[in-house]
Amino acid sequence: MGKIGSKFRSFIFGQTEFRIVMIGLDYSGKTTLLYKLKLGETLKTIPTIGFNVESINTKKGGSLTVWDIGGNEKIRPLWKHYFVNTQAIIYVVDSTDRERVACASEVLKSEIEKCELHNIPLLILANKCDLPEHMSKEELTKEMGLYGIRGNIWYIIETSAKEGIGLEEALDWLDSVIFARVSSEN
Ligand SMILES: Nc1nc2c(ncn2[C@@H]2O[C@H](COP(=O)(O)OP(=O)(O)OP(=O)(O)O)[C@@H](O)[C@H]2O)c(=O)[nH]1
Ligand SMILES: [Mg+2]
Repeated sequence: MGKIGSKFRSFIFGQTEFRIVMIGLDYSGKTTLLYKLKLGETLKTIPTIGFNVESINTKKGGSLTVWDIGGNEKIRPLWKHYFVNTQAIIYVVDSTDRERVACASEVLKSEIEKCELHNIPLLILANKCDLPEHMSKEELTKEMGLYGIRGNIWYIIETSAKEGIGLEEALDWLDSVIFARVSSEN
């Protein structure tokens, strides 16, 4: 959507800038995803201590301010400070990490409970799907017990931050879900 479309949406819905928080275990690929979305490039990353933040325009005229928060166990207790006024959460999972799939599930569910995130749309990215040993989204859904999540609108997409697979679908989903909520509130 071009400038006119964007202005039209802004006129109709008011807000067109949205806050998104991206969390997930360390090494799942959050920072790689952020910069692939922002720059279209695969950057070499180091573990994030703190956060990175970038503004990303969607095709439909929204502007998503995406906060990528470090996933190391020691800094996970800080995630809760970033959830204020968040319109959606992206939860990134390393779909090749079978050893930590239960941990990824537990961390997600406990964050939803502790921080009362039941109302917030949740996009799960089964990342690293370019690697042959990756779990499919169906397998990950089962292994993580995602059908047990109550309250949140959630959706899962297989992505590769490295190859850029699934990223357009991810932005489209966020755009549609957020605008649908904003328009229903107006
Ligand atoms: N093959 C492949 N490797 C990936 C992909 N996404 C990320 N990686 C690699 O996974 C490693 C971790 O990526 P990061 O983006 O730093 O992970 P992170 O989730 O930001 O980690 P923390 O900042 O510690 O929470 C890096 O070596 C990336 O190059 C992907 O889609 N495919
Ligand atoms: Mg990082």
